[in-house]
Amino acid sequence: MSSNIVYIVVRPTAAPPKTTLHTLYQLHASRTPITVLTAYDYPTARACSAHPVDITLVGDSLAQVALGLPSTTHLTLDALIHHTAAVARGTTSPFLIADMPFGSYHTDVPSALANAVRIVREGSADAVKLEGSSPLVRSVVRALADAGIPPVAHLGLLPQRVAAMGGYRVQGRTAADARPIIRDARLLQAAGAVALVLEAVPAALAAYITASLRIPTIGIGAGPHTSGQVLVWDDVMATWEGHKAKFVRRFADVGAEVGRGVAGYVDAVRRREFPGEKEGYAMRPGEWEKLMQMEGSEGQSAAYKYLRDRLIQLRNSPGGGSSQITRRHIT
Ligand SMILES: Nc1nc(=O)c2c([nH]1)NC[C@@H]1CN(c3ccc(C(=O)N[C@@H](CCC(=O)O)C(=O)O)cc3)CN21
Ligand SMILES: CC(C)C(=O)C(=O)O
Repeated sequence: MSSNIVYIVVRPTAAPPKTTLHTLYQLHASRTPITVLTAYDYPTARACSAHPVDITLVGDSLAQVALGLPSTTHLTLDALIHHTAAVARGTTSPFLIADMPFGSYHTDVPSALANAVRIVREGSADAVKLEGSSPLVRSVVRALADAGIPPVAHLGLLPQRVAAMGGYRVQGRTAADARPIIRDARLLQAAGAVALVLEAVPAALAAYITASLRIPTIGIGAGPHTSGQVLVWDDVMATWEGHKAKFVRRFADVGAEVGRGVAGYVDAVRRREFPGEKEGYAMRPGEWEKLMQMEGSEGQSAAYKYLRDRLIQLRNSPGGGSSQITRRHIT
């Protein structure tokens, strides 16, 4: 008698645990690059969770890449919350950060705090991100930290200030331009920022700031020496057909694949090749004949004429071979 009993231990494939600020600080401490990708809706959030990124960011690039608005300054708080809630429903493990839209933290601290509370309560974000380092922004950062809403800061190229900056321009290329960025980074950390996004700054400056801070830095166009990297979903997937910044790398060509899908569908419908037999429903056996009897000679002859015409048409069309109307239906 054989005693070769093989035990197979089936472990449920455990979902990765929820990424918290603590997890992010552990990654930072071990110098493991923090991966950040933007998402704007349920399916992109699911994709970010399936091969989990560390952080999913509902960036205000939402305005341009998902809503067709001319710049991030056109995004409303309601739209940001609407999309953040959809992203949250598709998010499992990633830490979820949402951008505070232009105007939602620019008037006074109490209204900024109230707006951030809405993003957390209605949008289910874990943290909020805000651009710049004016005294007001630093006061908002302090108030958010006090309220227990982790504030993520953002320096360098500030898209919400595109008009004031005279376009999307690399920042901190001269010593004189770099110093205020370094100073602001320290002030934001002191105010309670939990992380800092550095956008479109020289790699050396980003490396220096990263080394000067305790909190992790997340770079976009800031070289390889930041604590992590972020890119916009539509840039990574090549679904954004607008301007491609120098820092963008396309990791997939989803745009071309989507084009193939639409063209293939339209073509198949026009050729009557779609739907095929397997993509539809047949009547139960004998029911067609019964129906024709019930319909009587008048209905039958009208139906006969219609179906005969269709059959001829289908025979003459390229996709006619998979038609669901057969000679059975007209005899
Ligand atoms: N698709 C997309 N990707 C983004 O990264 C992005 C958005 N949209 N919308 C919101 C902001 C705007 N961002 C931008 C937009 C343009 C440049 C840009 O054109 N940069 C120039 C710099 C040229 C220079 O000063 O030398 C470049 O060519 O890289 C950079 C960041 C980043 N965000
Ligand atoms: C580019 C990232 C950092 C961003 O702020 C956005 O997506 O709006």
